[in-house]
Amino acid sequence: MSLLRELDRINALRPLDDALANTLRRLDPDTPDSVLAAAALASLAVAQGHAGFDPAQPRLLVDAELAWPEADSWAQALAASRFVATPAAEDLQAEAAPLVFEHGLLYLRRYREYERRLALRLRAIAAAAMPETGIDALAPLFAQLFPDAARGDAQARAAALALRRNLLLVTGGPGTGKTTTIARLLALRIVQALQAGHPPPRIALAAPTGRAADRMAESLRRAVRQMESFGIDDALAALPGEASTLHRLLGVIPDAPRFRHHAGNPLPFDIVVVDEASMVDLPLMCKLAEAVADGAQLILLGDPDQLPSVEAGDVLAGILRAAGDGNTLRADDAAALAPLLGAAAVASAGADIAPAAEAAGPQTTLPLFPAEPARPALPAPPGLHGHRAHLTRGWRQSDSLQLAPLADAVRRGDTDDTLALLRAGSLANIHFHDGTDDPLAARGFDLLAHFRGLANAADPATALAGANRLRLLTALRDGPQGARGLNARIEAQLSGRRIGSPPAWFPGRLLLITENSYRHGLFNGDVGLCLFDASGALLAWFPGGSEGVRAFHPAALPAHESAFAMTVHKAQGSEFDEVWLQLPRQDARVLSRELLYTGLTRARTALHIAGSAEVIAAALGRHAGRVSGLGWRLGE
Ligand SMILES: Nc1ncnc2c1ncn2[C@@H]1O[C@H](COP(=O)(O)OP(=O)(O)OP(=O)(O)O)[C@@H](O)[C@H]1O
Repeated sequence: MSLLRELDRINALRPLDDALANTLRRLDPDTPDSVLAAAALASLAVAQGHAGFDPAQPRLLVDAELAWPEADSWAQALAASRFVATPAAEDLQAEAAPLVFEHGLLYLRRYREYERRLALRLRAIAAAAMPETGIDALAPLFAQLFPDAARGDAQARAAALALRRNLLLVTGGPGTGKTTTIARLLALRIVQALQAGHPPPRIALAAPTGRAADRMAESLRRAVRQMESFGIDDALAALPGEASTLHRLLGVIPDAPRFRHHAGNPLPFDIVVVDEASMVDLPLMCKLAEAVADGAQLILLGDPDQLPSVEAGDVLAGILRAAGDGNTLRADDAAALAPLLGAAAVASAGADIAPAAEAAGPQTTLPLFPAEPARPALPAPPGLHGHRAHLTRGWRQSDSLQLAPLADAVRRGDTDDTLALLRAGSLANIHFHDGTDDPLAARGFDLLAHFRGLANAADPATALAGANRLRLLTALRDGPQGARGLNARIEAQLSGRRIGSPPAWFPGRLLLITENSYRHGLFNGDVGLCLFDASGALLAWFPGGSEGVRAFHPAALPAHESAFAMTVHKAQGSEFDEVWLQLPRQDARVLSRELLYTGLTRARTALHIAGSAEVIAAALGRHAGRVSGLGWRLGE
């Protein structure tokens, strides 16, 4: 049986994937079956979050014992097909073919182009020169902001690098001070401009979701308050008080795939800071990078251990592969930043990292002293080395929740450590419900009472604040431990209606918006709740607006579902005081260490993990990694 038929037989393909293969067959009935199957798989790959399909690892996509072609002959058949372009260089636009085969990956042409354009733009942003002057003059303020700079403080290194690197990656787990560091480095850049007699740089703060943007702005305002005694009021006044979603920043044009801002109409900002970069997919990151004005600085913040974006890409992981571990400085940066970082600059200047290519330069002139052996030109630093600072020290007050040791064991995929920590029960406010598969029947924990309480809140703002106090997170969408089934059961219990009847409107119903609606100002991932208004009308309330809450008639809402239970994927970018993380009874492919890590790091004050040791072990043994060529394109 042909591979395409076999894939159909096991229902591995979506109708869209099949349609692509069938179109190619119609256009050329002699197209080999292996090429048709690969085309369908390249389409499926995007739906599963990969940038392309790797014929050497087909089981990453379809985990089945099929008659998979041998990788080399499959690659040869692809390269020989008239439907597959094989560009001569990674920078070149591929000729007009529906598929591109490059560096071992088969791409849908559009995704190869996103990847190529993103890499080009990131390299251009990274190469742009920063103002060389004013670093010495910043030393007193820098010492105030980062008293531990000379002792290797990674936050200080991140801030100092922002004065040298036009593309900057600041990474770290929750509470490692990414936002605090951003506030301080932005203050430094503003002071630098003011000291040079320039206007302050125009700064944009953005995040992939509204909730993440709100959290970013909130953390930034707190970090600004901490700087109020430093005598830099002018600079603090120039810091933005709000953050927007990436879509809003780029300017959505209703019903068009293009944004208002792009390379031809760049963003009017000198510095663009993007939080939760791990959630940004390939097309969006490409459009963002292209919309950043020439010479403007792009700063990406993110936690590399979190789940990758739901849509195609794993962009942050690709960029970070090219950026190294973020613990070293390039030699030229170390020299320039020595007035700020002192001894730490020397200590963290990586021996393997050569000065910038422009500083070393190819030797085109005769050596001054011919007797001295000519030294070979130093190679350019690999990829984006020297553009990343990785923060590891946790700064959160952890009296109430002792998350760090568990998050670390999960991040490492260490099953023994993870289970030992969970079973010992000695981490403050972490509770392991071993083998519990029904969160609504858990002993000593009354989820329904919490949800019922929301309906009795004094006003919508109080109810919305209460809603963020506790959330039920699931690994899966479907199945008995999935968000959908649990929502149906919770709705039934709260509304008194039968399970399976259409969702009812009742006070206290939590809602999750599942599409972007610019008309309503409601976006995918926004959470609201139903409550009566003063006149007794049942309305759906969401945060925002001049009053702090906005009301909508339930019948007029964009696509939505109940939000008592939410998948970890949907909860990315949000935090809740208390989290109940419900794992499925049986292992499932979407379970991974990144999913567990993302789920448990949503908790601020208490965490409950429910599931079996076997399922936890299976999840820890799996990576949510994605196939992508971005790291390679950026010179990993
Ligand atoms: N250098 C520091 N000295 C003292 N407190 C700090 C420092 N850095 C961060 N903090 C504190 O640690 C907490 C977390 O910081 P911050 O919000 O900046 O972390 P984050 O990495 O942005 O977190 P998240 O992952 O939630 O976005 C805050 O209360 C902040 O005030």
